Amino acid sequence: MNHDGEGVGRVEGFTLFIPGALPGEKVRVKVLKTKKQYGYAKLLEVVEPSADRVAPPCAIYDKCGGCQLQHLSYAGQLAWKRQHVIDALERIGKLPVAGAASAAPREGGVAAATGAAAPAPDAAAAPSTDARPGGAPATERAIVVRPTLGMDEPWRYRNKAQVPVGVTDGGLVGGFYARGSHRIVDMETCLIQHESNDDVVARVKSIARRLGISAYNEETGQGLLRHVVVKVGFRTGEMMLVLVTNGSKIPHEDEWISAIQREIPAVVSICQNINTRQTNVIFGDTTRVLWGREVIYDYIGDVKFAISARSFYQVNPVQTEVLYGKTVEYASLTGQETVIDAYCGIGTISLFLAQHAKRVYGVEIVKEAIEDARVNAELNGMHHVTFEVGASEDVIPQWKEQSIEADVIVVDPPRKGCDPRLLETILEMKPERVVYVSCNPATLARDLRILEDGGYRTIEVQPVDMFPHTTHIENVALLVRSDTGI
Ligand SMILES: C[S@@+](CC[C@H](N)C(=O)[O-])C[C@H]1O[C@@H](n2cnc3c(N)ncnc32)[C@H](O)[C@@H]1O
Repeated sequence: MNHDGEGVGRVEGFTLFIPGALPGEKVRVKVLKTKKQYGYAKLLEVVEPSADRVAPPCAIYDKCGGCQLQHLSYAGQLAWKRQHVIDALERIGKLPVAGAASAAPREGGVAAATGAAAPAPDAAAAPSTDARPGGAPATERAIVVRPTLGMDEPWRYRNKAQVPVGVTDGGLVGGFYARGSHRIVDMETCLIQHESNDDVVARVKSIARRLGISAYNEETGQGLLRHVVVKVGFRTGEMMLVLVTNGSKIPHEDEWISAIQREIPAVVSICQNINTRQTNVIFGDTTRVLWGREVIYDYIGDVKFAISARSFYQVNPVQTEVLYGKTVEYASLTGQETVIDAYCGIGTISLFLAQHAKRVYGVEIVKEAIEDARVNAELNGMHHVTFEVGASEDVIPQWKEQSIEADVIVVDPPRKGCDPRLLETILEMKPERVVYVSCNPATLARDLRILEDGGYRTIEVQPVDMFPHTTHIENVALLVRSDTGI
């Protein structure tokens, strides 16, 4: 499978990409398009299925673009994600990865840690160039890639729904864009969405139909309701509803509010976001509270967060706790350390780390995110955390000039990875540990190579499944300065 989750098959040596086909399967396909070296094909029939093939539980899986891996067992997904990381480390980073046995979980791994089925053995996956018979590590320096930490219950994990609204012959619909198009298909339920979000979306659509609210038409730019956005705090149960509208006036506004209050008591905040631009960007610049609070609250671990209509918050809170827990474990804090959190967003990792550190500095490029981070620090009474707006590659060198010394630097960059100037600064600041949180194995592998060449050693990489049934892969990697002797 390639990184998009498409099966990669061969016909007499010619490569075909086949969405829906799994490794090890024999399939009958229709070739749709060919290039010189490869082509694309449509799956017609699975002649010999993989042992990992399962029936996708979602009725609209083949139409909706949201999930890509529902036809692969969950254990198979976790194994594929881990192998993908190993491949990136080896091929892009040219980094040695420990063989099967040495990469086995030290503390019980996926099965013990999450209750999910253990991933397929490495032997079943693409061979690692460093694997040795018997599973011995290739070299002493080989990186341990741990089994992907999956979910006990890998469904209904999303705390946020963003549902586009449109119009068909049958009236107002809200659901998802049909694969590869901008046609909105009505949807009753989404199996990776929290049930309460599904419920609120369904009720909002029905209230809108009852009140005769018009749906936005992307082509003409006419119609009012564009998106229904719903957020739920998994721990608090509090819900926020945001109506994204093409214009400021909502007809029957009072009736809307009383219907929602009556039908969905968990909603403590109803907001309107106004977006009159003809764009597929969901939100406009203006948000106002129609009723209730400006924020809902939720917890990750013991840290409390205020979530506003526009603030970024991780969408899978259960796995976020796992990811951040691993980040704290790798940071190995005793309470005496100074930690820098680069690309800190609303300060979630910073505040998590701050529970165990003497001082934390967070830096993030989006001003509003830093405002949220400061509110959240205050909310948790954490006065030893400093947040600054700016590019990590500009701000951290300034901190260095101010003689701020970090024992640990945590980075959590966007998909494109760390800016080279930041990596240079890390090498100059020489923290004992670097903890790299990544949503892109390719740029992770590239950056680990740079840090290794500059005097760091990657000890371990832990894939965490933040988005079951999709091809997204999150990792946290631990690097230590080579001269520490760890
Ligand atoms: C993957 S998110 C991580 C957010 C946060 N650590 C979390 O766990 O929620 C990456 C963040 O980096 C920010 N960002 C992008 N480029 C940046 C830069 N050059 N310097 C600082 N922050 C940046 C983005 O706005 C985004 O909030």
